[in-house]
Amino acid sequence: MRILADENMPYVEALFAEHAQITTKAGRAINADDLVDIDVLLVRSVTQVNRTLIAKANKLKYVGSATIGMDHVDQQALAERDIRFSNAPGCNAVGVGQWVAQVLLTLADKSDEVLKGKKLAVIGAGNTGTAAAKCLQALGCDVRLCDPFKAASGDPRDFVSLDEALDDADIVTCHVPLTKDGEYPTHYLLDRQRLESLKPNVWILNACRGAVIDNRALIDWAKANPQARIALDVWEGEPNPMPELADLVEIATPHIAGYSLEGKARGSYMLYQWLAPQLTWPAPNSLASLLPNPNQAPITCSAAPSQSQLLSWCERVYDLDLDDRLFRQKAFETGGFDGLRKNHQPRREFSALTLVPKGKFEVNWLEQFGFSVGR
Ligand SMILES: NC(=O)c1ccc[n+]([C@@H]2O[C@H](COP(=O)([O-])OP(=O)(O)OC[C@H]3O[C@@H](n4cnc5c(N)ncnc54)[C@H](O)[C@@H]3O)[C@@H](O)[C@H]2O)c1
Ligand SMILES: O=C(O)[C@H](O)[C@H](O)COP(=O)(O)O
Repeated sequence: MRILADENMPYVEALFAEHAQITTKAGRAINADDLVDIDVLLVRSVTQVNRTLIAKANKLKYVGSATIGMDHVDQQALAERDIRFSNAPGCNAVGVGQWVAQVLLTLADKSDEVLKGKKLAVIGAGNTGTAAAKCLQALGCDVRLCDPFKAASGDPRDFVSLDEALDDADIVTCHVPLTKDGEYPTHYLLDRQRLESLKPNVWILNACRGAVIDNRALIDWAKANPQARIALDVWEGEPNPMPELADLVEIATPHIAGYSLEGKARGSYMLYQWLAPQLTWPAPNSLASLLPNPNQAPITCSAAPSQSQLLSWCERVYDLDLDDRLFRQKAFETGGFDGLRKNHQPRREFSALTLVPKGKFEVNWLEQFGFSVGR
């Protein structure tokens, strides 16, 4: 049994080495010749899995992507060759939700604003949108969900239309897959016209796929609306984002919103869980056994934290500012964007930090936000 895996997929050795011979390669460089005699291909979002890639794949039976997004995989082409496919739905949703929360706390801190009560439009209420909504509801934001598919499927939550969501939003955060077909395509969902409909001082976040927002239109709109605030993790044309756009963006990161150690480990782990029964491999060890100890000293708190204190706790776990600084230094060098992703700082989820309350105050919201609470 031979596995070819993206070299940026952690824990592949730990999970699969007992059952297969493993070769790894940079995801963008994997080509048709590499797939000769390969039984299982494990990719991340940067490998285009299409007819050209699988043309010489004489033994390929399984393709797994350790990601939520699937826009890089031609599933029809795989099905025609009887090659089974799975992604890792939800694997890095917590990381994305926490990126959104920390971005908003950071923006609010810079301008001394309170997030509580702000109208937050979450576009796409699946795994990552729901994770973001959970964190921001914990902070008292007025969260509105827009997801026509969930609304039609009988999801009991309240939903609004896209126009209603955008109309009076103080903050818009995007969490949809990149799609070009169907009733509600998302390519350029925020186009020139929709951008024009937003409040001039709106905050816009994108942590799904770059082309969900027309980046050229965003540049023009941002110049015309200097009070607006923009934070982007994903960019049209990755790995070559538009430098002009980066200059207009207050927080810029290189497609790492979901890059917590837990999220990456979950992606690989979920692919093992998918393959194991099909290949009669044993159940995997626990996910926790793969992860290093977070080494975060618990924090004792005697009262509910202020917004800025909460941000300082987030920063103990994840240095968002470092990601933004490195992006501005390196993202436009040759290979810079991918290099930032490959060498990304080890980042844990907020649950790595335990809060120990002393005294009587409400702590459930801190748990909902993502921290561990010792009782
Ligand atoms: N930046 C990152 O690191 C990162 C990490 C994970 C996922 N992603 C991206 O985010 C996307 C969303 O991830 P997810 O886990 O939430 O996926 P998901 O499938 O759980 O949820 C996506 C939701 O979007 C909804 N949707 C689709 N079209 C829509 C439209 N036109 N308007 C409103 N809602 C619409 C779907 O009904 C679904 O509920 C992924 O497809 C991936 O592209 C990025
Ligand atoms: O779709 C996803 O899950 C994310 O966009 C994913 O984290 C992207 O990271 P990559 O696979 O490119 O390492």
